[in-house]
Amino acid sequence: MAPSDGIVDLLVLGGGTAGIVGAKTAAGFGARTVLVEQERTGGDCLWTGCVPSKTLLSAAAQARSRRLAGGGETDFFAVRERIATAIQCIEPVDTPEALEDAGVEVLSGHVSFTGPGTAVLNGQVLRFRQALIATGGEPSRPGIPGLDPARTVTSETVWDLASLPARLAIVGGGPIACELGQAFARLGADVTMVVRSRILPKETPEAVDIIRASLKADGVTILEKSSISHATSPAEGHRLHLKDGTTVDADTVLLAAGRTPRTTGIGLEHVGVHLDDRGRVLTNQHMQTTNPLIWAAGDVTAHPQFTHLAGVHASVAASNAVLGVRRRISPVIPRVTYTSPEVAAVTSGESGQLVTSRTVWHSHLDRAVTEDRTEGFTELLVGPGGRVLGGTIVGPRAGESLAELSLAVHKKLTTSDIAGTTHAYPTYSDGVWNAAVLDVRERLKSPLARNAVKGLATLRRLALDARRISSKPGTRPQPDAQH
Ligand SMILES: Cc1cc2nc3c(=O)[nH]c(=O)nc-3n(C[C@H](O)[C@H](O)[C@H](O)COP(=O)(O)OP(=O)(O)OC[C@H]3O[C@@H](n4cnc5c(N)ncnc54)[C@H](O)[C@@H]3O)c2cc1C
Ligand SMILES: NC(=O)c1ccc[n+]([C@@H]2O[C@H](COP(=O)([O-])OP(=O)(O)OC[C@H]3O[C@@H](n4cnc5c(N)ncnc54)[C@H](O)[C@@H]3O)[C@@H](O)[C@H]2O)c1
Repeated sequence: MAPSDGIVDLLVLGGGTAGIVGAKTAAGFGARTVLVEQERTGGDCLWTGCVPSKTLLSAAAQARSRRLAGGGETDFFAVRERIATAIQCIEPVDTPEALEDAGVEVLSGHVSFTGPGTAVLNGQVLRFRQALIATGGEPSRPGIPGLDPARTVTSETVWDLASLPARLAIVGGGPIACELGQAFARLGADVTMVVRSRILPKETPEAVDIIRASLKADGVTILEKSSISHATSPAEGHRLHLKDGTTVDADTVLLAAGRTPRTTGIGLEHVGVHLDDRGRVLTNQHMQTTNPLIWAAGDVTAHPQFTHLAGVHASVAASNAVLGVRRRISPVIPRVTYTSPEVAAVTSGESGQLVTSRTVWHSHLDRAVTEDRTEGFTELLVGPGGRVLGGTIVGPRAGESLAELSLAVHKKLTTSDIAGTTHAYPTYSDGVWNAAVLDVRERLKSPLARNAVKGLATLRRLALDARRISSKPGTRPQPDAQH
């Protein structure tokens, strides 16, 4: 059925994670849902983001182990093949066919709003009751005079490199720069990162110190608090001129300096959808834009740019749109940067409630000791009454240990809840357990808790003494009824 035959309940702009989850949610509720994708469904995460980058990191870790064991260099073509295989394996859940199976109509082309309740696609008018903007973002291109953009790569095009660059310069120091920088260095490239701020500006200084040391150990040169004034192009490659007068020579320059939301050319001005001062679609806690019949989710909004948030926020938006309910997005946000070691953190938006933090260094974590990976730590942020407000974990597979912490924050659990849960030994999750036990122990040192414990012990002693005195000499002690 052509979509212009009737009014669509929910028109979804974009077929990345946010669009796919939003469309499937709406169709699952029985809404007539049309998703329009201009390129290929699956979006950034599948094609150029999470999936290729995590596969690259895994291949690079193996390449490093092989090299350390005296094995040969890694074939870059084989790495590319491995990335393609991972994408192929995951792609089927994101295809137009999978969406159609879930009850979503999928159309191809660039869609834009033309007025309230109308949009245009390939010259055809689409009429809709409500819409979900899920158009994502694209790599920002910092204006560097003299740098030919056609000769640089971004997170969208780095996957097309035919061979491993001998010298790779990366502009930026966020998760993309750190993950790709470490991966390329481990594969054998000579990597230099030029970063305006410090690396990973959202992470704690203690976490960043560990990642910086790890990147350096892999041979990455990190130039922090550095600005590029201009670039020149020698016969081969690029020369970046820094404001301090030094230069960086590279065969390939990777631009990883943040992402820009895709909001131009989609007719937002015709539907009253407003942007913030950084060009991101403004939403409220229900993922509703400034037009109450238009919703938004994913990288096009002002929320942190993660696949899990894109999906969860799109689900909230679609439920609210189709069912007329008022679901709110959760303030609890987990994130993981997949460097080696990983940096995993969860925040609750309640930092004002912070009472203390408890840190267990992994030099005291038995699993880390047995694996000779003691560089990390587990830090719990603790609020009143031992409430777990968030935390940071740095270590191998820190992202897996983060799940427990995310649940604790989401469910408003206390350190006593975690301390009272038996954890298998020896695991990296012991770090979370030990930090919680540390907090409980410290809180037991308060005068009130100390007096209560002292009182209980005294009562117990008195009870035992009374029993001893009343029992006849020579009789065997009776087992305590309570045990
Ligand atoms: C290198 C890299 C690694 C990453 N790693 C991780 C990670 O490990 N974990 C994590 O959580 N996040 C990661 N991210 C972030 C994650 O990829 C994004 O947050 C997520 O993909 C955003 O999804 P989205 O649906 O909002 O946007 P997108 O995936 O960008 O999808 C938007 C879609 O809309 C389409 N579109 C745009 N305009 C129109 C239009 N007018 N008409 C029709 N279609 C349109 C686009 O073609 C695109 O397919 C990574 C990102 C990068 C770049
Ligand atoms: N593991 C993950 O979940 C993961 C991995 C990759 C990307 N992402 C998402 O993608 C988003 C974009 O990542 P990103 O790394 O591009 O951006 P970012 O916005 O997180 O970091 C940008 C970095 O580039 C630096 N920078 C900006 N302009 C610069 C310039 N002109 N010269 C030198 N340095 C400059 C900044 O100081 C900062 O360090 C992230 O915010 C993240 O949400 C997530």
